[in-house]
Amino acid sequence: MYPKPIFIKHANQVITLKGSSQQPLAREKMSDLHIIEDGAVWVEDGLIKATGKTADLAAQYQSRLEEAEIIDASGKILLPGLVDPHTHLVYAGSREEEFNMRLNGATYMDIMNNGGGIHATTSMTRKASEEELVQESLIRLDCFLKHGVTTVEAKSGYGLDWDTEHKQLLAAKKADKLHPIDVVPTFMGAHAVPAEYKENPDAFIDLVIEEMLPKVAEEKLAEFNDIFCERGVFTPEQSRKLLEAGKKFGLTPKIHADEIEPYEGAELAAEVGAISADHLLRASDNGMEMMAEKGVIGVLLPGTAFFLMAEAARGRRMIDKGVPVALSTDCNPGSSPTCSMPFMMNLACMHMGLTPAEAITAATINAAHAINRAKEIGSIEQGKKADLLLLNVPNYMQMQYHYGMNHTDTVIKNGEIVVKGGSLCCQR
Ligand SMILES: N=CN[C@@H](CCC(=O)O)C(=O)O
Ligand SMILES: [Zn+2]
Repeated sequence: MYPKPIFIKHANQVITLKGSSQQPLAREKMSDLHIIEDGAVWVEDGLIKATGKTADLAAQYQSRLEEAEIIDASGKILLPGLVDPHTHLVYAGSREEEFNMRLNGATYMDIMNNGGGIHATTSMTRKASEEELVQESLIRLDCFLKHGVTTVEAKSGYGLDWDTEHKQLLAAKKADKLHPIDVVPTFMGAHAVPAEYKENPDAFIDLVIEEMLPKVAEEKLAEFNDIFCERGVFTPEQSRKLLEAGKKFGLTPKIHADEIEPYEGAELAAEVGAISADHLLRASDNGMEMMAEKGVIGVLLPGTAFFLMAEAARGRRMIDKGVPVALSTDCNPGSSPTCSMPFMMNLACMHMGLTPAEAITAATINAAHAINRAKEIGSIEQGKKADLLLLNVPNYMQMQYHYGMNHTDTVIKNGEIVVKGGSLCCQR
């Protein structure tokens, strides 16, 4: 049962991004937002039924205006609900002491190689119950929703053994059911080499391939298969083996690539036909060109570089070379403990050279493509899910200009108002 229809009228700008559901936007197409000034949207049965100028839609629906909830969006802008295509949503505990260590000179990899980092979260996540993981995830999802995000991808990877990976994927599934945000699951059994396999990472890759992938597929627990391809974690050869094996189980490859050091991860993403390569702080020009040729989406995580105090990925160069770029928080307890997609968009403009228009494309339709959801979400078009974000700014440039702020006024998810006046108003 859906609530009554919603008529949003007089938005200063409706940022539609229409016509981009077939393939991700690249190069100058990333700047084409297809804006309707003084725009309106009619929402019904969870879907966008019509978009256009306020005067035209008001005339079209004149006989039904009384039955609708009317939102006067004067002075505001309407965007597709934001999409976060790379999160580590489901985990236990937090790691603020590592933040302090890094501020005192330790590096992310030093901490991980000394049993902290991903290993620390793995040990806390192994001890947590499924229900505890669900509850922690729901709190994070509330935070995402308040920042205008209506769909998130969520990876496992803090188990590194089957029981815990399974528990994480089940928790993601439950969180998806209990929360208005849609949660799209990714299996990331190869997120780090567990202490038990420190001397023999190849044997761990074999274990993931032979024992975990078949169960993930059989229980339909994930759509994507991801790996941390990084010097000191998994090699490109091990990554290729795992991603190719996942394809045989119907899992689409994703890859954490070239985050800390150049390691030909971008090249590998193109070779295995990954839907996205993520991070890419140290991706080579050749890797970018190969990604552009194969249409691999570059999922950039500006918060990670910011929080690790590293040089940002070369987003401007990627776009100029034809890589379709998306943005994400990378929400995780170690390298990016945030749920703010708007801040990621600010950082992408300031540290990666994206324009405000490109940042919007990257956080909506291209992000939807990166999780294979562009036919349903990511733009404001007739027939798509009514996932909408009303922002308290008069034009889209001000979203980036007033940086570090949450401009969310109203969020509509599946045709239902879930955030009003910046506060959650949904049941869960
Ligand atoms: N780099 C690998 N994985 C995560 C960080 C995980 C963690 O530190 O807990 C990332 O994408 O940044
Ligand atoms: Zn990640």
